[in-house]
Amino acid sequence: MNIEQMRSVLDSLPDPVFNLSTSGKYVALFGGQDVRYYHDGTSLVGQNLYDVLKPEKADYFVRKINEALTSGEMMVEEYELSDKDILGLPDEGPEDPIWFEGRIQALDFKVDDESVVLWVASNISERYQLEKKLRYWGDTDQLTELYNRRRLEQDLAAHLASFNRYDISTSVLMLDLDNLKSVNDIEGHHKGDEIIVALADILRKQMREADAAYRYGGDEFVIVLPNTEIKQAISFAERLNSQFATHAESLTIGDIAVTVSIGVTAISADDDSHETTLRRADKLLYDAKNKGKNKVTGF
Ligand SMILES: Nc1nc2c(ncn2[C@@H]2O[C@H](COP(=O)(O)OP(=O)(O)OP(=O)(O)O)[C@@H](O)[C@H]2O)c(=O)[nH]1
Repeated sequence: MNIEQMRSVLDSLPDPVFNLSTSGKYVALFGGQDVRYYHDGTSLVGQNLYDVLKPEKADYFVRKINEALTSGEMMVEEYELSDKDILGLPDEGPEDPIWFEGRIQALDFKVDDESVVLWVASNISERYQLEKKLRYWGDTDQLTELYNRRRLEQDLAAHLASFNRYDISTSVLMLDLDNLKSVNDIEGHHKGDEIIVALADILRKQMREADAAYRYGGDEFVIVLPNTEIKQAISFAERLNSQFATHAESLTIGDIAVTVSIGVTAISADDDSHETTLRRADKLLYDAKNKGKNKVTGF
């Protein structure tokens, strides 16, 4: 293959292949022919990253170029680029960020006395968005869009570990709707769903930012309150209980009392796993039910 043919091969590459120098200069560009994903970038050649990008983004690229030159290994980096990264465009640009996978490799020659790398930029936005959706639904309950049980187990295990290490109190509330079965039987499943969603909305409204709510099972929920002593957690549970009672009146028809029973506990030094904490919260919830429902029991 002669030089011309080689050049034609390089120009036909679907992903853009940049040569970037240690100071951030666009030394050369090949490929980028897949017009579904890339604009023509030939005007970049000869410019510097700092002529085109906001300083923080340009700093990021120059840092990665230098890391690749120091290590000599191929580096793989995921990064986003959006209007807010481009000089001269407003921070709130109309377009969503584009996600790239950059493969960066030091080259063994210099251009104008500067070391250079090869930077292959592949648009991975579709894969990234799909992964983001999968991560979201992997952790989220479909009906309420609260976190699911899987996420609870993971978070509670982390809270237990930080309790053991830093002695930070974390309280746990287990909630169960009272008499939901009667609502389903009399008013239909759809009405039952509406009540589950209403409780989830109340939890979202009442929680602080650091708190998290989870749908544990059918009509059972868990709330985790980091940095919260049991006394404060019980007051919070009582507030939830009365908020829900007021709200539920408008949701139910006839004489079914849809209320909520709550068991409140805190992670303790005796808990050998997060399951022990959950079992204790469940037992307290059961006590609240036995005492006539619509109650908070804490320990
Ligand atoms: N509509 C609806 N109902 C659900 C859902 N998940 C569970 N349930 C119902 O919730 C009820 C839960 O059972 P229980 O807790 O024993 O019923 P309950 O009437 O609330 O009884 P108490 O808790 O003792 O007051 C069952 O009837 C389930 O069918 C759901 O996603 N939607």
